Amino acid sequence: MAYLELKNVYKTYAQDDTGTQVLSNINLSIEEGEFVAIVGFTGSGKTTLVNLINGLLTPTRGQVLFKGEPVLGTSHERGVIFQNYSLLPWLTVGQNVYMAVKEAFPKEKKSVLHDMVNTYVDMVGLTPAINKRPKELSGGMRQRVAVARALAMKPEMIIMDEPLGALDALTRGNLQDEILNIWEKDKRTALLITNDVDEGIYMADRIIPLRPGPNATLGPEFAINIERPRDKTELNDDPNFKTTRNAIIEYLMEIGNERRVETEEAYVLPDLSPKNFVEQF
Ligand SMILES: Nc1ncnc2c1ncn2[C@@H]1O[C@H](COP(=O)(O)OP(=O)(O)OP(=O)(O)O)[C@@H](O)[C@H]1O
Repeated sequence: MAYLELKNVYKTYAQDDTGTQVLSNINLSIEEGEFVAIVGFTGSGKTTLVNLINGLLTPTRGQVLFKGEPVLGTSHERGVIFQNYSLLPWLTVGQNVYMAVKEAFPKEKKSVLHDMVNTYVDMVGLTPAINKRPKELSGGMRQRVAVARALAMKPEMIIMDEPLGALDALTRGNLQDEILNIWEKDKRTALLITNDVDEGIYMADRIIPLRPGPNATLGPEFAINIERPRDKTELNDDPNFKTTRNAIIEYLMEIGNERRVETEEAYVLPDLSPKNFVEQF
């Protein structure tokens, strides 16, 4: 039995019969302990897919199963790190993380919860800012709090919706490593949604492209057969990395071009000119 399974999933945001079908015939199967990355174009339906898996949305057709059971709502077992950090503005960094661990572990002693907060805030390098409120932090720092908050709840499955996009290269690299450490050490299952192919190759066991929408569907998967732990600096010289990267980018460019042709065909501008128009050139 797959750990997470999507079977023939369709999603339409329908106000009426003309609603656009965002996702179409999505089939995905992730085994326990796997790290899977989905790469997709902007607006293709990545967040919709995350929300279906998280239980914030229900499919129009098809099934989302977690450990064999239908997903009927959100659960602490599946922790999401969203693209847009949503911190409570009146709470400090420490209090934001504390709220989350208290909710995830209601029976745990206060001192244990405090230790958890300190560990995860330290992990994202924010100990000096632990008493600051979100308005006193940069965007990147807020995103790091959101990462700490999600990981501190120790979800069995970590779902990441482009969580590191707004960060500088150094912070991004450090957090990629921290997420990988936690995934490996605590034997979690992870799904990363990203538009960065290199990030996907560095982190995942498999990369699956999400074809552009409407009617976005998953493309063929690319297995990443590069031994772990992976070294970013050595990766660029790894022939396996180069071949995999080229194959994925080639595929993405191909489907991107297909989309451009479709778009060009779809919009034909009317042949108009204003009344009494005099050509001057
Ligand atoms: N609640 C909603 N109601 C109607 N349409 C929606 C809703 N949410 C998303 N959409 C539409 O669904 C499509 C996919 O949106 P989604 O946010 O899932 O894409 P995405 O790949 O995450 O985008 P981005 O890369 O910009 O974050 C878009 O065309 C969007 O306008």
